[in-house]
Amino acid sequence: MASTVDSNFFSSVPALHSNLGLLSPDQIELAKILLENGQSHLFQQWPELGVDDKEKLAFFDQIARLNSSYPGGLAAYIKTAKELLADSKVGKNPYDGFSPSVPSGENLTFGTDNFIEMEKRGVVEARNAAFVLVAGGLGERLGYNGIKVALPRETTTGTCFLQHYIESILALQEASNKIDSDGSERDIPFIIMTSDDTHSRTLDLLELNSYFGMKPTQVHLLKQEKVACLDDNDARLALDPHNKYSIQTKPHGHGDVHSLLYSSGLLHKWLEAGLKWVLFFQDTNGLLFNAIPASLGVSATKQYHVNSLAVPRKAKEAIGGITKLTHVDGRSMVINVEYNQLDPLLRASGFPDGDVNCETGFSPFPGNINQLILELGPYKDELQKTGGAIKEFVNPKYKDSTKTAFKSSTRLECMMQDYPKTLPPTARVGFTVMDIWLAYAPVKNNPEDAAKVPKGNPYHSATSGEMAIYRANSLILQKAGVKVEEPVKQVLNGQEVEVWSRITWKPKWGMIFSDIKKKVSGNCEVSQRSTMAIKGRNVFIKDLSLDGALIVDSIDDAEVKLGGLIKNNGWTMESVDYKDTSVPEEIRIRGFRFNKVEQLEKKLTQPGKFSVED
Ligand SMILES: O=c1ccn([C@@H]2O[C@H](COP(=O)(O)OP(=O)(O)O[C@H]3OC[C@@H](O)[C@H](O)[C@H]3O)[C@@H](O)[C@H]2O)c(=O)[nH]1
Ligand SMILES: [Mg+2]
Repeated sequence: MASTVDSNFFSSVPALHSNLGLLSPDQIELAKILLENGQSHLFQQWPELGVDDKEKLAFFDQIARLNSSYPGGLAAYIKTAKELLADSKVGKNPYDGFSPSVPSGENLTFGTDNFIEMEKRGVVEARNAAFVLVAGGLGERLGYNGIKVALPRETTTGTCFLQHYIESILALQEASNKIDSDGSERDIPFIIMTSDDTHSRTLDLLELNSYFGMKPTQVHLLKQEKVACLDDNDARLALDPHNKYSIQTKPHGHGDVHSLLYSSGLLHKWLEAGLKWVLFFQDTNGLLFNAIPASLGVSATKQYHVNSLAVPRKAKEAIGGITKLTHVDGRSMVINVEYNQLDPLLRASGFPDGDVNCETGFSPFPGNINQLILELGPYKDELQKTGGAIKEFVNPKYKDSTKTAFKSSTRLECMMQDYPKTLPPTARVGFTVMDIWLAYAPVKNNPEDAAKVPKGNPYHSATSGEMAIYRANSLILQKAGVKVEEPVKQVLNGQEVEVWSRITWKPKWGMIFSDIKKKVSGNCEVSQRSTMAIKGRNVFIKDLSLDGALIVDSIDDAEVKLGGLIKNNGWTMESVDYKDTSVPEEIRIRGFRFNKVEQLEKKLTQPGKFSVED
């Protein structure tokens, strides 16, 4: 029962006052927080005690969740919201006082001695790392109905992104454990941040596939909660238009990963276990693991507390620009400026043309691919201070120029790459730039929008994402000495792409360039119309001439040599229109499918030495 003090406190809100008898002491505390923070409107339509009581309690369940899942609780959320909304109303530039310039970072070119060294160093470090995939986003721009990590990374083998990520981590784990001489086997932890939109489907995908070979104990799912929507500049929480006992909520952004990791207790556990690195990555970059070993090597060599992976960026491309920001007071930081903010920031600070390419044909600002490598110790220390809270922003769509009303409710958001914003100037914050063909090909845009991307800019579609895998693998094999025929140009779903030989391999076949080079020898050639899928570990390519389709699957104890002339009718590519709903969604968004006319397929399930020739 409410005490007299409480009664007095609540008497100004009669609709709530008359319901106090329903509430537990904890719920009364929450009600107080709401009233103290200007939220009495939430109770305006509440009927007297005895009516809708179950719904009223459900309302407080939601309030309790919103309060506990945000660092500092709802009071902090509302306070920050008021401040940010006031700034937004007066048009305050979030970069006020800062001037942008082009930062300098590490440049890595695939195949150079330095690159090969960095890769080897990265493999050594891999067993000291934990991997964190942020996969709570809906992928609204892609519009795919399922979860994005379940999409095939490529359709030659049909391996989905999640499987590829897990197999890559396992391959790194094995290689790294082998190098370390202390004999202990370490399992690399793999964390997936989900949300209500993705959680159960991510868990189902893992369970239906036995975690793709990873130990279930190695995988942790952390679910992010949505945050309360805001109706006006006073940060009044928005009620669901269809349910007066429910607050409208929206995603808070990938920045939640830091507070979730902090509150999970995992960071402490990892430190105790001797881990040193945390690697963050996003849901659909099929090339990412080409870049991981070398960039981890850079982090270790340069002793970076923060290392962001970057690629050359085309002006106006929807990827953030890594920027050096120098404040009038002298302090400076190297930080991502998000793609929608780069152009206005540049225009406001002495770059009248804004976000444009320079003489290289690229933006002078490296493009952030949001793959961050953090050193665990300093990371944990910092989170201890901040509780994992990340600098937030608000992006309300106003009804008119008075900026007093919103078109629809808004909310605070945060981004994981804003983590360095609170770091002291002594922190070693760097970035590593790699080739686009090697490191970045996300699947973010639906076919219609991709076809409208300005010529020369990347499409970031399912079509370009898959073609990028074949191009990267072809280029890597070319650099290893294989004559892979040049690509042809083709228009698929309205996008002109280069179609290279459809070459794929399992991560355990070759994680780093020096390993791949050991698997290839003699005079090898692969024609453009060919398909080659290597699914075994000990598969060696020697004096192979491939003109057709070749699929090889073998157990680890089978050593397989591929050689001689292998020629067959192969797999042809057929165009598919993305509007053709008779074709499964994950295929039609690519604009093509394979017609498997003829192939040489070998499956080796017994130990021994084998030779595959036609
Ligand atoms: O609330 C969220 C939102 C997003 N995410 C995840 O965060 C990742 C990135 O989300 P989006 O694809 O929407 O990100 P964007 O394309 O808008 O920009 C992001 O990637 C490209 C970089 O250059 C940008 O700097 C970065 O913000 C995805 O893996 C998504 O699942 C969450 O886990 N939770
Ligand atoms: Mg987004």
